[in-house]
Amino acid sequence: MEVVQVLHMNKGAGETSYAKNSKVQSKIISITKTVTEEAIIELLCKNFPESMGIADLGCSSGPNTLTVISEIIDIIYSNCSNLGCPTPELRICLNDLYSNDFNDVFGSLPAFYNKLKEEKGTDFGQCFITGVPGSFYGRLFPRKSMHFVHSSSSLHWLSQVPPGLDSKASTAINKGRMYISKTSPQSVLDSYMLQFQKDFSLFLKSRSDEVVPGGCMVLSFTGRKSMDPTAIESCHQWELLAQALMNMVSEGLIPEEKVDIFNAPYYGPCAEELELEVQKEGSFIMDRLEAFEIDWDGGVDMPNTINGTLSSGQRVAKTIRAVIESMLESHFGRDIMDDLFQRHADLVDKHLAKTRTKYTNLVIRIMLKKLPLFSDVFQGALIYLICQLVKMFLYHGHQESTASIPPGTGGLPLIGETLQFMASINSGKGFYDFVRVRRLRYGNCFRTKLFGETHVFVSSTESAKAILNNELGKFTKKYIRSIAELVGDQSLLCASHQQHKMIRGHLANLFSTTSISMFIKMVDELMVETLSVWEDGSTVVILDEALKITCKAMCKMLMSLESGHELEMLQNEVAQVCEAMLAFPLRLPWTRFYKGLQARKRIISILEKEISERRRGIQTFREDFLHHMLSEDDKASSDESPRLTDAEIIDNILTMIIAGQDTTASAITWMIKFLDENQDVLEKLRNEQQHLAKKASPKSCLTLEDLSEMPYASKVIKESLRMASVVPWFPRQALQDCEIEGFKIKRGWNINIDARSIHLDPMVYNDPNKFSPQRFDDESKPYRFLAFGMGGRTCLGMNMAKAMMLVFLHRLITTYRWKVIDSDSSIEKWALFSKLRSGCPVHVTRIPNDAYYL
Ligand code: HEM
Repeated sequence: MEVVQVLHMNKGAGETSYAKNSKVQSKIISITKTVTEEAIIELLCKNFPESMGIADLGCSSGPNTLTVISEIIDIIYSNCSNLGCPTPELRICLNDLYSNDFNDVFGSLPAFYNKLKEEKGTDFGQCFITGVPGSFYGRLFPRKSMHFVHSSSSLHWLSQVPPGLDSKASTAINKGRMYISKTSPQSVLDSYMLQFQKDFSLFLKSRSDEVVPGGCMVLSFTGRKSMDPTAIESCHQWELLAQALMNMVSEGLIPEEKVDIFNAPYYGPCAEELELEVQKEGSFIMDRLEAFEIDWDGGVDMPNTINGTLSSGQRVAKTIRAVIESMLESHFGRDIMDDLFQRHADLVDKHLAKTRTKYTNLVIRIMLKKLPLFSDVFQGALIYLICQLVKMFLYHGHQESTASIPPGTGGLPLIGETLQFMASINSGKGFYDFVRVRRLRYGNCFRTKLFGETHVFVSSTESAKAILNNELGKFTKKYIRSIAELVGDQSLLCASHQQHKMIRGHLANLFSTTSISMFIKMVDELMVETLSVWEDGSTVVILDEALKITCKAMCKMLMSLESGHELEMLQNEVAQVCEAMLAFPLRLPWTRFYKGLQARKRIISILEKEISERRRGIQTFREDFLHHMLSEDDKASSDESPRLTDAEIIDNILTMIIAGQDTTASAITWMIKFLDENQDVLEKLRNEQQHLAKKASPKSCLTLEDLSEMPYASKVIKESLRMASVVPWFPRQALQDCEIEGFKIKRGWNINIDARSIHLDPMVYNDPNKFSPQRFDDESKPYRFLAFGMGGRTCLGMNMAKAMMLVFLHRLITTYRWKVIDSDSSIEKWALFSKLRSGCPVHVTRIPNDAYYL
């Protein structure tokens, strides 16, 4: 069977036509619209092309074909209007196999052009629509001519039936089945998998030549959640059809051999396979991978000339028939088609009645971005090397067979899934994407291998409670090696259980109400000073400004460091340490990790010098945390707990700078972005803050009492922290064998509580992606809100962080109005804490007459 010749959707407008039976595919297109919009807006904002190449691969014929391009044109038109720029010239290429009904497509173009003119007027740029027949598993367009490539419901079709399984093969090895099934021999699975790898990499390679650097692809197709290609979710639709054929064989209507040698040119990949192929090919970055279930019942209004309403099974069968009839017909002949699909419909009905479920399939949607030019050469080479390694070991890292340990894969020998982990860190979605993809596949508890160690991720409030409470002392905190080395082994973050108790006792004394009150005054002064130099009408980057303030505040509170040069130096060194936190722990001079270690050394010498000068009485008295840690008569030492050593003091000062400045600055940045996106919340907040500002005397500093009169602002902060999950996971280590979520956890394994998934779980929070501070009107139940952790390791600086955020909000809102000018939500690469890559630039306008304080 030559797929190129026989695969096409049912032509015309008859009852079994694709035009009349493609509601499901239309639904998939509409679900993908938001991502298409996001991709196009980014293209327009970052790289405004005069002439824009757009391709729709596997466009088919019928109403969906022009829906896709009409949506794309709408997005471009409305965004160009918003940006005040002319629409680019559009070169739209509609692609499908040669046998597609292009006549039908072209026939509908005049009406389409007329509608375009009517709706968009004459100022809409030129739009050239062409048909490009051919297989997308090969080159279709000139080099670097495409900016945006779209494909929906097509890429699950392979370029051919895997060799050895097609009708030319000498023996039939997948007898009585037409796709992978539980009872298929391993060679069938291997053949399908290899064909998919070959095809998908060829697809990527071809697009890599055609798509401009920085261009983007949004692709959706059916796939599966499970790593196992024989999982029922991915095979059931083919099995029912094979069963219908076998029923006909048993009645002598078709020869058995005909069924035995028929195999579908189809493969529904899982997320991991896709990710791996993208990494192997190396020209694109997987910016997004999502999956959703789609019901194959096309709805009650599907065409039916026979009479009466159609059963669900009949509607499913019609939807499937419109897609695959051409292939079946070329092999089995036209005569049996009605009978076959009637039997298929009956089997689907029986299946639905038995399982009491819907007939669903998993649709995977990915957004791939072409690397920019520099990376094309450099990163591509690097990724190629890595991928050769991956290729060598692919599928050697097999699933462990013990059923009771958490699902997941050990990945490659030694390095496990470290490469995929690093690739996520290097993408705009941040390392959390690594977790998200696996959670999608394995559920609330999964296992992986990173940096040579087993890691389990859990994401339910029950597990969070059991682990964070740690009543039975089964868990201890443990960071990955790179983090542990950078913060130091005496740091509160890495200390052993006993040592942690002692150090935390010392440090907790420092965070008294008196020091928080002093801290609020100091942050307020810094904030007022910072705002006073912003120019009216200028653009400021919130992350940069927040970092300056939080760093100054932390350094002043910890060690009275105020001088511009020293402070700036320290800030740079701390930034380098933070950047190295997730790097591969290689000590070679050019590596990020090595640079981080060097920066740590320099910070240590600054602190050692400071401690030595204080000890020798060279410096004047300074009321700061360092002073209290050095003094003999602090509360902890009078309680006869041992004093902190210099190494403990140094590691923990560094820990507090890292734990306090980046986190708080990132949280502030997200908060400003969320507020800008939710003007109703901002308005309510503005009322609260202005009310407070009117009460206070101008020029006076904010106090702890003032902050307690900001209930709505406190909820805004909480909601921002929930949505942003600045610290997305909390690492622990199992000290003994135990059980979590019904899975066995072995002693020594790393257990990570996935706070971000809990924060965005619809079972925990209603409409979790909506920014809604009022959801905290009722005290949230324990272990649902984990922004500052819980239990014995709860954030020590929680009140300081909240204070900094409240002061920032109050001063900003009462002094300026702002508009975010880059809505990009990408996350900073290599950052331990979720940080907006754009830094959130805003255009600020001073509120007239300095109404409140300044
Ligand atoms: C919005 C800002 C902040 C967020 C979201 C945040 C979040 C967290 C979280 C989630 C933990 C617990 C991690 C775990 O259990 O594994 C933690 C621990 C910690 N945080 Fe914060 N933090 C913030 C600001 C601060 C500030 C300003 C300080 C100031 C000193 C600070 C100091 C610490 C320390 C010392 C720990 C370790 C506690 C321990 O292990 O006993 N944090 N933070």
